[in-house]
Amino acid sequence: MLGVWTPDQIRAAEQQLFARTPEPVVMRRAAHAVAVHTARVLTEVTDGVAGRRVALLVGAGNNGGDALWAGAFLRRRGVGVTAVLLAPEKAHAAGLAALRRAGGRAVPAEGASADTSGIGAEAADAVERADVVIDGIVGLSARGSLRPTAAELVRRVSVPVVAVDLPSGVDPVTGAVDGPVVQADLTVTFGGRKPCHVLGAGAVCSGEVEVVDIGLDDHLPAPELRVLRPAEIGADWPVPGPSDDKYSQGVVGVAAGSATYPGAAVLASGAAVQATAGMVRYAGPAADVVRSRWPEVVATGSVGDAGRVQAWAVGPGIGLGASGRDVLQHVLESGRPVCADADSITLLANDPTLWDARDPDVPLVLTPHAGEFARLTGQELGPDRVAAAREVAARFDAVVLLKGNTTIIAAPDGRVLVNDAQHAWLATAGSGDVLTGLIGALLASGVEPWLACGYAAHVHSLAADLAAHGETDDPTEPGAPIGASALLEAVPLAIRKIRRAALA
Ligand SMILES: NC(=O)C1=CN([C@@H]2O[C@H](COP(=O)(O)OP(=O)(O)OC[C@H]3O[C@@H](n4cnc5c(N)ncnc54)[C@H](OP(=O)(O)O)[C@@H]3O)[C@@H](O)[C@H]2O)[C@@H](O)CC1
Ligand SMILES: [K+]
Repeated sequence: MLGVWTPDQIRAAEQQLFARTPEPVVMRRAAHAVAVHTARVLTEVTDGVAGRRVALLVGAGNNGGDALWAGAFLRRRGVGVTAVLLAPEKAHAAGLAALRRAGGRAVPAEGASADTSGIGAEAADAVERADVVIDGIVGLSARGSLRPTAAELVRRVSVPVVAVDLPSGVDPVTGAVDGPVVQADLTVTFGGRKPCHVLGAGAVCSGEVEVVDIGLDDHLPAPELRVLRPAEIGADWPVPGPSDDKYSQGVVGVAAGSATYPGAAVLASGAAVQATAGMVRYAGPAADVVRSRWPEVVATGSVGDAGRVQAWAVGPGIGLGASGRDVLQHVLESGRPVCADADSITLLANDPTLWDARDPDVPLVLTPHAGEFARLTGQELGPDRVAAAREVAARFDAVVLLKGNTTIIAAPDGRVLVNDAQHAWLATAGSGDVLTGLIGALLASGVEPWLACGYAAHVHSLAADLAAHGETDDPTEPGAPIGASALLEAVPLAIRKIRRAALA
């Protein structure tokens, strides 16, 4: 798993590091890495390094200092470097001196200009003529959106950007963007990923993220968030072994859909069929439709007749009436792990006595979208989705998978996984039903619930990407919109892909 640490955790670790290694040494290590990666980008863009031009956007703090030191290193490799200083009187003194010693130039951002923007002519010229721009406007101490001069400079950038630590304009803790922002091609960050690299708009604005070792590792606590790597999901995805039979791999029960709306039943059952090789039982009024689409599913009319299962996936399309309530109560009383989605969540919100049906020692997964989250908690979801998911997971003693392009998965003990889809192809009717089936199948296979949600979320978003790109299988090519059936069909492709990654 990749770790993600908050700015406060990074700062605390940094103080411990500075007790052993002086700050300028650490800073030069960080800046040198920025220079090395910028040289790589320069080569990709212009086929060379010497004689190329780099503009540094330099703010008031150490983030700007990193950019200035990086400029000094690049200058030594023959790059023409101009620093545009947003706060000349506060610019990092040692970094600025190093840049000047190396033959770099520094100009104020503001000054006499040809237009009314307030950007000086030299600054405008440096940004417009650069081959690559380094963003050192603001880093870990960023507060609020970019100020007007910084925003105007950023607006003028039309070449690849290397962001120092994080793209300026994103909230370091939530990844939220509320105004102008740097769209980086590459972000070079130090010691570990920060939340803004993996959450929301920040994840998109960060571009590729390169983590540089500056000696913080020994001082870092347990990460605030974690991101699963495809290879580790692939290595742990349940597949049948030589001694397995259909029962030993886990039987999942699906309680979803209605006679009038059988789609949710077909999609959730189908996802369970595609996810693992065990048995799928369907219980509900759409049994005939499910059977005709998925003959391998053992379908019965009610949860009472379903037979033994190792886990339940319940909720999509069961309705908010008495029959839906009875289904949910039966499943919660079964003593088996449950993935409760869609109508189940609203039923729990409407009738809190349903919580009493649950054995507190048996895992429960809740998979709300923002609207269901608001119903469940009585509060609108704010920008800090991680804190919200963590709080609700603790409150209901359940694993909470909060849906979105960035999916947050919080365990009751405070652990949080993040899955960033990096696309929006999943914004289609029925895609949630597919996710429910995947999670149910993994729970039945015995995968730990928090990980089951992380595995399912990853395969779900990967399957959507593969389906949208069809035979090209290339995310840089334009994709085409998909429906949930195409998503379902791509689930085996996604599983094969992560299992291949595990072999590499
Ligand atoms: N952690 C580590 O191990 C290491 C960290 N290192 C580096 O240090 C960086 C953190 O540096 P930092 O703490 O000096 O603050 P930083 O982010 O540069 O901000 C400075 C000032 O900007 C301003 N400002 C605030 N918001 C703003 C906005 N929206 N738009 C415009 N301006 C805004 C505000 O100043 P104000 O103008 O309010 O006085 C604020 O004080 C870190 O990201 C990394 O690059 C490395 O060198 C090596 C090791
Ligand atoms: K930055």
